[in-house]
Amino acid sequence: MTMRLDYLSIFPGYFDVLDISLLGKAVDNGLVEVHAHDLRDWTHDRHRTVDDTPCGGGAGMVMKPDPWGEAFDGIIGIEPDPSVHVIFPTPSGIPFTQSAAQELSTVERVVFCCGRYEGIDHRVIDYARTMWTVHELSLGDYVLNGGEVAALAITEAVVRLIPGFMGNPESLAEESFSPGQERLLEYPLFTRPVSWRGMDVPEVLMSGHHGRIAEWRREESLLLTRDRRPDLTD
Ligand SMILES: CC(C)N1CCN(Cc2ccc(Cn3ccc4ccc(-c5n[nH]c(N)c5C#N)cc43)cc2)CC1
Repeated sequence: MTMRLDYLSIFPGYFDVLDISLLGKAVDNGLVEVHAHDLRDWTHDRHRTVDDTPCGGGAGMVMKPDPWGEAFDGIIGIEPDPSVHVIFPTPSGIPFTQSAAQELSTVERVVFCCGRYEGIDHRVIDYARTMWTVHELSLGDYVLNGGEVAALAITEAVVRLIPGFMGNPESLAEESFSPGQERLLEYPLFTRPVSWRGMDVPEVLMSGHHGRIAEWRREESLLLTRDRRPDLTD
């Protein structure tokens, strides 16, 4: 299966990065197909206007619905299709999680709608919900300037789960936040040299005793999780 990813943004250049690294490899081997679109291509005025003042007053500008609607018509089509998943990154979205990434990794078509300014006219989201499967997602409780960085993060989390993307799928199953995994943070990692700037790799990791190593790693994960993410231990 090839996953088609579309990105609608006034800064489509953000997505040039998808041609490099592992994602670039996924594109090369046909696992994903990436299309970035400039929302301004669906404006008709000289200034290629995409925003206007908020109805009801308030700070900042809101993205006009017209360019989004015309872009949807051109990129996705005018017929409803629930198999198309449209993602609106937004500060008011549902927190994006590994299980959401897992679910999205089985989808054949995802369209990211990257807002800017204070956000997108809500009728755009309401319209999209009548046509496709819509997800309003947030990366976390901090403020970004737009949806592009979130779209890139969600893309990486999703694409790496597509069967055939990662060379060693077993490693995915062991990761934190993977389904079936106890919700623990990763233990500390070490590699050669064994001694570096007066600091040595923990002896147990050099012992070759797999039982003791597993025990040490679990204990380290438990300590780290209790210290940094007590919410995961509920
Ligand atoms: C006027 C007054 C009462 N409002 C009060 C609340 N403010 C919230 C506000 C702040 C900034 C932005 C900028 N922005 C535009 C599109 C967009 C998409 C995603 C994100 C985003 N930020 N953080 C995440 N985890 C995100 C995700 N995913 C941010 C975006 C949009 C919205 C807006 C102003």
